[in-house]
Amino acid sequence: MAPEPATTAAPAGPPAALGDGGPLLAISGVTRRYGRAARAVTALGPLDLRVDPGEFVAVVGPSGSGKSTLLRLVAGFDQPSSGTVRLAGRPPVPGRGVGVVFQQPRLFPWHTVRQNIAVALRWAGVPAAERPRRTAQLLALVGLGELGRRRVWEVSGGQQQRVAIARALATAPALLLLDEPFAALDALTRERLQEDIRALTRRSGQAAVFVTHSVAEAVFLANRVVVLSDRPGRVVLDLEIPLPRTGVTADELRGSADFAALHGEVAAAVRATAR
Ligand SMILES: Nc1ncnc2c1ncn2[C@@H]1O[C@H](COP(=O)(O)OP(=O)(O)OP(=O)(O)O)[C@@H](O)[C@H]1O
Repeated sequence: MAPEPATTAAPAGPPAALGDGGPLLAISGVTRRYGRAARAVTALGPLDLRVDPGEFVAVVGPSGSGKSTLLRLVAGFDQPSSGTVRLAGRPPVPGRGVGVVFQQPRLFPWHTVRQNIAVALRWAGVPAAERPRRTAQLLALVGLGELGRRRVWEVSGGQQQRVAIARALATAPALLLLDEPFAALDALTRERLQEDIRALTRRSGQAAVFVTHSVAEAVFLANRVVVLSDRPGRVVLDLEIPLPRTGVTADELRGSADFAALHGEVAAAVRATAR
C-alpha cells in the first residue's frame, strides 16, 4: 500500500453548487457525430448516464467507443449532436464545476510545482493572500508537501501527474474528470497513484468520472463501472462495485475473490462488445 497523503483535509475551497438534490451529472439521449454527410461518423450514443454526488464512476470500453468524447461533452469542451448534458442542472461550462486530468500532466514547465497550483487558484478567483495556504494544503493532499519549490522538470512523471491532480482539485470541483491519467506511467507508479486516488476520493467523497482501458484499474478505483459498446458507444453494462471502502489493504483487495468476480464480469462485457 502506498503511503497515505500527509493530510486528511478535503480539497480546499467551497464546494461547487449542486442545485437542489438532483443528480450531479445527468446525460440524456446524448449522441455525438463527427464529420458531414457520407463521411459522418457517430462516435457516441444514444447514451443515458446519471452520476450522483459522491459516486466514482469508471467508464471502460474498446478503443474508439467514445470515452474521451464523453468526457469532453461533460467538461463543456464540446457539444452533443443531440440530447442533453446537465451538470448540477445546467449545461456544462468549461472550467466551472469540473476539474480535468488528462493522460499527460500538461503543466507549465517554466513554473515550480507550487506556482502551477497557484495559477489555478488565481484563475479560480482565490484571493492572493489565501493562495499560499491553499497551495500547501493541495500539495499535502496529493503527497507532495516537500516538493513545492521544485521546477516541473525536476520531479518524476508520477509526481507531475500528482501536481495535475492537485491543480484539478484547486477549484473544489463538484466533479473530477480523469481521462486515462495513469496510462503514461510505469506499473509501480501507476499502482501507487491508484491507491492514493482511491484513498483521497473515498475520504473526501469527491465525485469522479474516470476513463480507462484497464478493467483492473476500473474495478479497483470505482464504486460503479460503466462499459461502453464498440462505436457508437452505448452503455452495455452499469455495475455497482460493492468492494470494501476501508479496512483492507490494496493488495488484499486486488487479491480477493470478490475483486476477481467483478473483474471477470466487466472483462466479459468488454470482450463481448470489442470487434
Ligand atoms: N474531432 C473528431 N473528429 C472526427 N472524428 C473524431 C473526433 N474525435 C473523435 N473522433 C472519432 O470518434 C470515435 C471515438 O473517439 P474517442 O477518442 O472518443 O474514443 P475513445 O473511446 O476515447 O478511444 P481510445 O480508447 O482509443 O482513446 C473514434 O472513431 C474517433 O476517431
